[in-house]
Amino acid sequence: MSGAASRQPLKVALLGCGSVGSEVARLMTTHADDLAARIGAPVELAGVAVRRAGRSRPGIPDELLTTDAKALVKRGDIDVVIELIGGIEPARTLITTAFEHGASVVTGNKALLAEDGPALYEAADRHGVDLYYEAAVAGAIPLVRPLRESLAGDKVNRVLGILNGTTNFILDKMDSSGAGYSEALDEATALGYAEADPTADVEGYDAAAKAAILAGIAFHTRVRLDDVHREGITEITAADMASAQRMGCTVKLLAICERAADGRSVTARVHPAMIPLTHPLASVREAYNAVFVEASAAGQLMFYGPGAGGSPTASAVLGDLVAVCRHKLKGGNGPGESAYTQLPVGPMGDVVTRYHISLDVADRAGVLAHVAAIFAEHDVSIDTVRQQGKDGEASLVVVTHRAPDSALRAVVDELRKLDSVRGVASIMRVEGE
Ligand SMILES: NC(=O)c1ccc[n+]([C@@H]2O[C@H](COP(=O)([O-])OP(=O)(O)OC[C@H]3O[C@@H](n4cnc5c(N)ncnc54)[C@H](O)[C@@H]3O)[C@@H](O)[C@H]2O)c1
Ligand SMILES: N[C@@H](CCO)C(=O)O
Ligand code: NA
Repeated sequence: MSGAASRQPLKVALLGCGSVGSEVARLMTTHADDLAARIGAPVELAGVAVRRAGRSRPGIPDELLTTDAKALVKRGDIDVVIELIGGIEPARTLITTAFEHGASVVTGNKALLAEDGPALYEAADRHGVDLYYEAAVAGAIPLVRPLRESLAGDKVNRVLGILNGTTNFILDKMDSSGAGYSEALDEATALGYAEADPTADVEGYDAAAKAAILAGIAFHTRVRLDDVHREGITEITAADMASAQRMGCTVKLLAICERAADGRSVTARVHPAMIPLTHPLASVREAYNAVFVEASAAGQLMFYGPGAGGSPTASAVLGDLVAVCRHKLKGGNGPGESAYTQLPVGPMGDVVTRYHISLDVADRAGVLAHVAAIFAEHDVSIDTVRQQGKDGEASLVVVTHRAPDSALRAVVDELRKLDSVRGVASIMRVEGE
C-alpha cells in the first residue's frame, strides 16, 4: 500500500448529479488512485445530493444518494463540498453552510459568483476554507487559476474573448452556412448545445456572469453581473453576417473587460462584434471558447479549448478538488480574492471602439451629406461608407473610426430623427483591429 493510500481519506460531498456532477463522480472513481497519489491521501465520495430520489446513478452506490443536501453539508465530517446544482438558491445557503462546518467548496456556479461572489469569498476567508471555481468560467480552460495565481505579479489591462459555447456555435453556423438565427438555434438545440430555454446563453447573461467573474479577478476589484453591459445575439441577421463578410470580418459574441486609459476605472461588456477574419478569435469554431489576456509584462496570452460540456467541465472541478484537498492535508488555504484596487466600473458610454452602422435611407441628393454632418457634429470620424440603392431607397453602411459609445448613441438618436433615414437596421461594434 502506498503512503497516500494508507492515509485517512478526505471526505467529499457532491451536490447535484447532472451533466457535470455525474462526470465528476465517474472521474473520482476511475482516477481514484492517481488522485490519491497527487493529493497525498485518498478522496472518498461520502454523499451525493440529488433532487429526485428513487433513481440509481451509474457508478454511485445507492446508499450515498440523498435528497437532503442541507443535512449532507451539515454532517460535520465533510472536508470538501462540490456544488454542481447551479442557480442562486439553495446553492448559496448550501455553500455558506459548508463553510460554517469547516468544508472547502469547489463550484462551477457562475450565476451565483457573479451575483454574490464577494460575500462568498469573504465568508470562505472568515472560516479559513477555500472557495475554488475554475469550472465557472470557460469550462476546462485554465483561466481562473492563471489570473488568480500565475499573473498575480503582473498588471492585467484587458481580457477579451469568447466565453459562451452555445452562441459561438450559432454564430459559426450562420457564418459558414448563411443560415438565419432561428435555423442555427434549432441546430444548436438538436445537437444538445442550447438548452430547452436558451435565454441565458443567447441573451448574453451566461457570458456576462463569466465576464463579471474574470474582471473582478483580473483587476482586483468588485464587478457584479449588473455592472456588465450586456447585449445578446438574437437580433443578428443573415444580412448582418453577410455585411461582416463583405468587410472581411465575422461576427462573434465577445466579452471584453478593460482598464480605462487613465487607469481610474474598468469596464466590462458582452455584445456581438465584428472581428477581422485575420484575428485569432475569428477561427474559434463551433462551441469552443477562447480568451486573450493582455498584461503589462507578459504581453498577450491566449487560452483556447472546450468551454462547456460535462466531461471538460468536470476536468476543471477535479483540478480544483486536488488543490483544495492538498490544502486540507497540509494546512493553510489557497489565494483568496482581493478587491484592494476598488476600481469603479465605468458606464458603457465611456467605452471607445469602432462601429458598423447599417441605415435604410431615401436615395436622393443630399442624404449622404446630412448623415455625414451628424457624425461630424458628434466628433465621430467616418472610416468608410458603402451605399447600395434600389427604387428610390438605399442601404447605407457606415464604418467609423474609434469613438466613445456615448457619442455613437447621440449620432444614432439624431439619425433616427431625419426624414430621409427610414430606419437604423443594425449597429454593431467592430473589435480586434
Ligand atoms: N454543463 C456545462 O457545460 C457547464 C459548464 C460550466 C459550468 N457549469 C455549471 O455547473 C453547474 C452544473 O451544471 P450542469 O450542466 O451539470 O447542470 P444540470 O442541470 O445538468 O445538473 C444540475 C443537477 O442538480 C440537481 N439539483 C437541483 N436542485 C438540487 C437540490 N436542491 N439538491 C440536489 N440536487 C439538485 C438537478 O436535478 C440536476 O441533476 C451549474 O452551476 C452550471 O452553470 C456547467
Ligand atoms: N451554456 C454554457 C455552458 C458553459 O458555461 C455555454 O454554452 O458556454
Ligand atoms: Na475554466
